[in-house]
Amino acid sequence: MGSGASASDPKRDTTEETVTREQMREDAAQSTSHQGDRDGGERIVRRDSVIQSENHPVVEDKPIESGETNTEETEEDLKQDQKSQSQGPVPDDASRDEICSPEVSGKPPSVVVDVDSSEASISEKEGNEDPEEIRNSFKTTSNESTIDNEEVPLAFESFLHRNGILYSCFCQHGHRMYVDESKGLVPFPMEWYDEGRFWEMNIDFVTQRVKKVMETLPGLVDQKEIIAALRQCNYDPDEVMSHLEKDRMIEDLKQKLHTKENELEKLFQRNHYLEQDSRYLADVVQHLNQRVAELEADKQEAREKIRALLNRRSTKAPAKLPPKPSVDHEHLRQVSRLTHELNVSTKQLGSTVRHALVDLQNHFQQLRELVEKMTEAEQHRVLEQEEVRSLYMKEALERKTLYNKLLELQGNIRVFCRCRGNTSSNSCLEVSSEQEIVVIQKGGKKKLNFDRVYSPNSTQEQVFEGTVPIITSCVDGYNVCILAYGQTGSGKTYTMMGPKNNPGVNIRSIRELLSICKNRENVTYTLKVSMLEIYNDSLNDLLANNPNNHLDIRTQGKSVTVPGLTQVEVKTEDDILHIMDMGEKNRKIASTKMNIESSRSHLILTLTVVGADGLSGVTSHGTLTLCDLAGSERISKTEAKGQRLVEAAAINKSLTALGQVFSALKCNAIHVPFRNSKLTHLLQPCLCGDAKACVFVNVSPDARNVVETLSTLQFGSSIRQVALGKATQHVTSTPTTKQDK
Ligand SMILES: Nc1ncnc2c1ncn2[C@@H]1O[C@H](COP(=O)(O)OP(=O)(O)OP(=O)(O)O)[C@@H](O)[C@H]1O
Repeated sequence: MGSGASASDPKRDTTEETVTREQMREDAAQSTSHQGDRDGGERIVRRDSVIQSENHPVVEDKPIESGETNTEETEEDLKQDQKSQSQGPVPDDASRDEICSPEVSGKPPSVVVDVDSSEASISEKEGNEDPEEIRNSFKTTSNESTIDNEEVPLAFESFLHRNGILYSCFCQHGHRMYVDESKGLVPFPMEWYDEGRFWEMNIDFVTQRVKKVMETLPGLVDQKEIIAALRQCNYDPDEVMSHLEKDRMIEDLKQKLHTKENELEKLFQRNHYLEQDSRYLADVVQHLNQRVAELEADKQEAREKIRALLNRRSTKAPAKLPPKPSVDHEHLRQVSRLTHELNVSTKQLGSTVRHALVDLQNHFQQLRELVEKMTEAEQHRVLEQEEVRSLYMKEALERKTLYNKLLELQGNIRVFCRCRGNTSSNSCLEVSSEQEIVVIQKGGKKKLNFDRVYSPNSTQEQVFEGTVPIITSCVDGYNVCILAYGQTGSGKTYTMMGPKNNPGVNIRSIRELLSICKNRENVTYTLKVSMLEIYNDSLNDLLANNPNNHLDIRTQGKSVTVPGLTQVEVKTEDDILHIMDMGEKNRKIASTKMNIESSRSHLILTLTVVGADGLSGVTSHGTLTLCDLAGSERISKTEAKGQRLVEAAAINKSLTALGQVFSALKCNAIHVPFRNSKLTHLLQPCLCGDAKACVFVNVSPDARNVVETLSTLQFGSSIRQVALGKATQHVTSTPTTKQDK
């Protein structure tokens, strides 16, 4: 707020009044907050009295509105204002005299204003300027204002120097001057700001008014604040009090408003809680109403039921109460005693049952443990059994292998015995084991041993399996021979050829050899089959178109061949069946008394197996000779006549020759009569030492044939002793070429 407010400009003052009053509090607060500044004096923004005249400043800048009722002093001021306007600056009334009267060292009276440090800048400015200019400017301003009738704001101040002299000062346009008795108006020196202070509290006029304000408003104790307020109001205490009163009222109202607002807030909060409670209570009431309605409904229902019961009771005749039974006390005591005994018995029984259950559980437990142990032992036993069995199998296999090797080394003929199924009730044979057969004759028993005995129940497969190890060796280049020897009708043809649906050794062995040859990838095999019969000591080629063509046997060293004999290569099983069919058709068969389809010739089926090993260059030559001999027969039994008799004679002759050969072989005779018959001649390569031979002795269990059976078995048993010598492999190496090398 500047100090240039004009006291004689009513409009301007009126406008500023509002500002002034609003800022009055600010000034007061500032004066309070800036205490402790220079000289420890008050620090109040200058809102000075405005003085019109140079030496007698009187006019205040307080605006007086028309019609406003003011204090006495204010009215005097108003009068003074009017005088000032009409007469120019003149000394004022008493109060004004009070202000202007010299209080210190006869110096002119003054309104004292404390100046803060901001005034120093003004003073600095003053210090640099020419005093004469400043003085003239004061005069000019004064004159101008007089001429223009415009009031130039001029602050009248008093400054108390520390030398004790009170100087009257004027401040206008930021320039401060003081009155020197000798020099007149002199610029306010800069250094004086540190040598004294502007002062107004020592003026009675001010102190009286401050006192008045404090008395009127006991709450106000801060004199500086009051002085600031007075200064704002041109030292009009009534106005100050009015303003302060208003402020206080405003503060009180504000305080009350704040309190009311707090109360209102609390009320709102409470209202909120009450609304919540109200809602909750409304819910409760609703729930209770529902419950009441339900209870009402229940009550109604109960009433109806009671009513219905009452109606029913009124319609029914009152039921007669059953007569009370007469109480027999003795009987009751007995019943009680019995009940007690029963209870005791029940308890005992319960206890017994519990004990029994415990025992039973223990037994069960023991049994369970035993069962577990037994199961474990059983598993252990099974494992052991399996182990023993496998060991046994291994042993048996090793034994067989060793046995076969032994036979190979010894060169013995292996002899298998096969019993035909018995057609009569009387049997003369007992198969006691796999190697032993018993012949029962006239109450006596004769045991005979063979490499293997096949009972009547043995199948074709089982019989074939026994020959497999020997048969398959022909693939490796051995000469193998299998003979079927026996009485007519004893099952030789069945064993060797067999029926079509259950073939014998012939077909099975060729099939087996085909399979083996097929599985050996590196060796190329060629299987060729020839089939001939020796009928009445002559050879017939059964695979030739004309089987009656005459064939001779040629011997070349150890080799025995039949030139011109038809050989047919076989590759598949169908080939085998086809060949067998051809041979069977051409064979001489006739019905005899002993056999409906009796073979009247010896059948010799020869399979040549040549294997060429592409890697080693080795070629093997093996032969498998399968011989189904014609049956020995007693003429008396077969009652053969004519051609059958001739045939029988030839058969028996050739079989006798075979026996002679075996006998010679058995006793290692120097001469073996192989050439006594065509049969033995042809079989010479198979029996002379480098072949493996196997003989089936077929026997009939019919007791009527016991003599022939025993004779056959004795023959077979005797040829087991025949030592053929070590079998040799027939292999030839193909000479290797330079390129191969
Ligand atoms: N193990 C057997 N199981 C069933 N039937 C058999 C058995 N052995 C032989 N037979 C039957 O007995 C009869 C005579 O058999 P087989 O013709 O094979 O005798 P054989 O010894 O060849 O006689 P032969 O010397 O007169 O030719 C045939 O009907 C044959 O089917």
